[in-house]
Parts: sequence; structure tokens; C-alpha cells
Amino acid sequence: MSTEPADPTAETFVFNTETDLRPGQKAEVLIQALPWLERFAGAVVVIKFGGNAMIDADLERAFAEDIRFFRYAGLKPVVVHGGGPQISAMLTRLGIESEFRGGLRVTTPETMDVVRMVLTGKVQRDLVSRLNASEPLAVGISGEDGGLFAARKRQAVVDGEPVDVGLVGDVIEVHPRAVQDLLDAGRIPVISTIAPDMDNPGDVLNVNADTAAAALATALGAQKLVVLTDVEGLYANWPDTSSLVRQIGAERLAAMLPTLASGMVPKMEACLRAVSGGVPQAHVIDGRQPHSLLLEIFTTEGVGTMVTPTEEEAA
Ligand SMILES: Nc1ncnc2c1ncn2[C@@H]1O[C@H](COP(=O)(O)OP(=O)(O)O)[C@@H](O)[C@H]1O
Ligand SMILES: CC(=O)N[C@@H](CCC(=O)OP(=O)(O)O)C(=O)O
Repeated sequence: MSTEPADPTAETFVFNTETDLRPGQKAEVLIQALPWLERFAGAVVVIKFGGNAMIDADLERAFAEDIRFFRYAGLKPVVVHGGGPQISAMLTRLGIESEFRGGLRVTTPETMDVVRMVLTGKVQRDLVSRLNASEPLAVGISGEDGGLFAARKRQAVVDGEPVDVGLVGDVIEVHPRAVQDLLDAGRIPVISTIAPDMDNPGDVLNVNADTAAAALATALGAQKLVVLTDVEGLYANWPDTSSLVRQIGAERLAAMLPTLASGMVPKMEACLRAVSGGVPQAHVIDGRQPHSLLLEIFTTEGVGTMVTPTEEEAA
């Protein structure tokens, strides 16, 4: 069966009473979006794209549509992309072993070369080309371009013990001018998260994309940070999927952080960092659901987990 929307102007168009919305219902859906269109007109929204959604062509197409929708609805989307699965696949092809500690890839100089090639040379190129399929508004840059990020080696802590994760960086400074220039020109910035090492000029560090997205959202004064992943959101009792947390304030999240497992750690740390840095709302949503991004921004219910600075605001 075709997934193309029916063309009501086509001679063969037949109204399907079971699946098609009636005109009144269609109008209602559009009108429901009005308060959100008003609220977010001109707002910068930083979107972290990664996980499973990035390795499924249909989901990537739906993501590209949502980003274009935002752009034409008057928002200013900024895309920060991941690519962990693609990096791992390339390392395997090259016969290089890699492991994660506390949700971060242990990065040797050899691994760093592969991370840089895959993120900026492949994943970003593919995403920019997908976003530009209908109109060439997307421009890809890396954290190295225009001095966007300056990072410092990160000391990870796993089970209370310090762990050396190698060339992994934490963003210390953001100089968002390059991104701002693109936004001012009506473009859609697409950013890969390689950052210059501020202590060792000429070297670069591997920055987790969730962490980098949070730092950028804060520096840009974004209205929202939205992190797409491969689960519905944050579960209070992982892996019990009936324990989805719909809303949480920063204090409660900070208390929950030490109990979280691997991949969720950088994501929830990122949300915490964003709301602590002045971003009013940060969200973790299900990138496996087509158009979850659109539903998060333009519906009253939203989707996934919303993090706010205080519990009151989450009530
Ligand atoms: N409390 C939790 N709630 C939700 N997911 C969790 C939790 N703890 C660990 N996870 C794991 O975190 C994963 C998401 O992190 P990750 O695989 O790094 O995502 P991505 O590739 O989207 O960046 C989930 O698929 C799940 O396996
Ligand atoms: C330090 C660190 O772990 N860096 C990540 C960077 C890519 C990333 O964050 O990709 P996802 O968002 O798809 O996981 C890595 O090497 O996999």
C-alpha cells in the first residue's frame, strides 16, 4: 500500500471514511497548532538527532520533513547529530576494538581519526543531503569550524571511580557566531560534535552529541532542546516500560542521575545542563516514531519526557 498522502485534487481521489480525516477534523488539527505556532515563532530550537532514527531511511525522511516544517513555521531549527552506531560499524570494518564507559566511547588517537571521518565526513554529509533534497537550506559545520566549540579532556566517573576515556571532551566554551550567522541567513545549521582541545592546540576531542547539543542550546539562548532517541523517553525503573516519566524538574532529575544506565546518562545530563543554563524546556522523545518531533512542538500533550528547571513548572 502506498504511504503517499492522497491528493484531493486528483480525479481518482476517493474519500476513505475509515482512514481520512473529515474537513472539520482537519481544520481542528491545524487550529490546535496555532498557540504553539504563535509561541515558538522566531524561537531557536536545538534538536539532537541520533540513535535508531538515523539508520532508518523512512524515519530520516520524516525527520527532514519536520525540520522543514519548523523552518517554514517561523522557528529556527539547529540540528546536532550523533552517529555512534555508524562509528561503531566503521571501527568494526577496520578491525579496531572500541568500548563505552559511562555512556562515553573510550577514544584512542586511532579511534579519534575514525570518529572525525565518520561524523563530519559521512553522517553529516548524508544528513545535509537528505535535508537539502527539496530546498538547499541546510549547511553542515563541525565544532571545529569558526571556533564553535572549545573542549577539555573529560574525566569520566563510573561507579564512583574515575575512568580514563582517552580523547573524550567536554565543551567548555561555545562561540555560536558561525551558527548564528547561518540562522540569520535563514539556513538550517547541521553540526557534528568534534571539538578542538583547548589545552593541546591542533588536537581534537570526541564530544558526546547529547552533551554538545546542550552546551549549544544554552549558548544560543534556545527555547527548547529536543533529544531524539530509541526509547519513548526516560523510564523511572528501566527496563519497566510502564514507568515513563512524562515531566521532571531539575532537582528530582539530578537525584535520579546516579541510578541511570549507560546511554541515558549523557542524555539526561544534557537535559539537566540545558535547563540549568537557562533553556526553559528540554525533552527526550522517541525517534522511532515518525514525526514525533512535530508532535512534541505543536501539540498540547507533547510526547516523551519533559525536563524543566523546577518541579512547579513541570506540574
Ligand atoms: N532509565 C532509562 N530510561 C530509558 N532508557 C534507558 C534508561 N537507562 C538506560 N537506557 C538505555 O538508553 C538507551 C538510549 O541511549 P543510547 O543507546 O545512547 O541512545 P542514542 O543512540 O539515541 O543516543 C535506550 O535504548 C536504553 O537501552
Ligand atoms: C564520547 C562519545 O561517546 N562520543 C560519541 C559521539 C557520537 C554520538 O554521540 O552519537 P550518538 O548520539 O548516536 O550516540 C561516540 O563516539 O559514539
